Amino acid sequence: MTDATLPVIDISGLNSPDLDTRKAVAAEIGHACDTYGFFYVSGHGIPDDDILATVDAARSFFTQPLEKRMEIKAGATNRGYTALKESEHEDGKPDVNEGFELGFPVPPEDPDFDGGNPVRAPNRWPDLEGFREPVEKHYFATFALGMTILRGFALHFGLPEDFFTKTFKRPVADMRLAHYPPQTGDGVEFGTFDHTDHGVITILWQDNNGGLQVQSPGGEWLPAAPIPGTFVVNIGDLMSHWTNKRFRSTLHRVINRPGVDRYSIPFFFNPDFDTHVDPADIPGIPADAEVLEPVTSGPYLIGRFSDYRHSWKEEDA
Ligand SMILES: O=C(O)CCC(=O)C(=O)O
Ligand SMILES: [Fe+2]
Repeated sequence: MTDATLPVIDISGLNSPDLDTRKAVAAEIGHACDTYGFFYVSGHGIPDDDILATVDAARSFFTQPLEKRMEIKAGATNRGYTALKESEHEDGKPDVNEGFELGFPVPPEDPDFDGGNPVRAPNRWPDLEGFREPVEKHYFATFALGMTILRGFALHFGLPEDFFTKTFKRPVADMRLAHYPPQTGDGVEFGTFDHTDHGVITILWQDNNGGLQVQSPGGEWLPAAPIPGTFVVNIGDLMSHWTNKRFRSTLHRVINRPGVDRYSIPFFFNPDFDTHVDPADIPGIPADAEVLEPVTSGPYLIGRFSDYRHSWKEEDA
């Protein structure tokens, strides 16, 4: 696998009224997920100008003084500002990036939030003119793109087209504006250390600076170079589980480059909190394969966040 071979899939056909056209795109997506766990999408219909307006909003947020950013510091919810080196991985290395995160809108009187559910909380917006509108617009545009891709997954497995999307009524779907400052240390600085994503899919917009690397099946780190007009989509652990490991959840990382401020916008697309994720529901498992146990989406994700995020470990956060 090289970045040249990570497929670029034009997904516009998934919106065709013709079932065969939709199935043809679904087959390409299925092949990419079986083989790489990563693919680029083109033909998504999200205008460049809207994306650039979101990146401008991100830049205006991150260039504020730290104390302004900290006014909306995220606690034990993925809402608001996450500071540099907030995440730490197994070998103790921090991630050198900062972020602003928002989720599917939840009103303050939502019973889940009242009940203390940490992944269902109201968004926290900065007091910054011109910020919310483009960011929220990008959130819903990317959300719609995710739903389209999930229809493709369902078609690939011969399931009703709404098999996955029907579990996205009050989803745990978080978008992050990420800022990677220029590398400062002598050695390699990880913007995001080697990891797999936790959820169903991640849809990533990245700027032109590069830095994202994907591990090949042979263990080599290969660049997933920016391609104008595309998003990078990758399979997370929950989707890999749901498909009884037929879809690959692939290791990836970001290496900060000297002298460069990098911006990216990952969208972590996960279903409703109580979604029953049962591999036995998805046809096509070979008769001799062991079928994995079902899991419940929300508790599974919370377990994964708590593994490495400092703020999720602070009792009073
Ligand atoms: O910023 C990127 O390019 C990727 C970030 C990433 O992999 C993540 O946040 O899970
Ligand atoms: Fe990731």
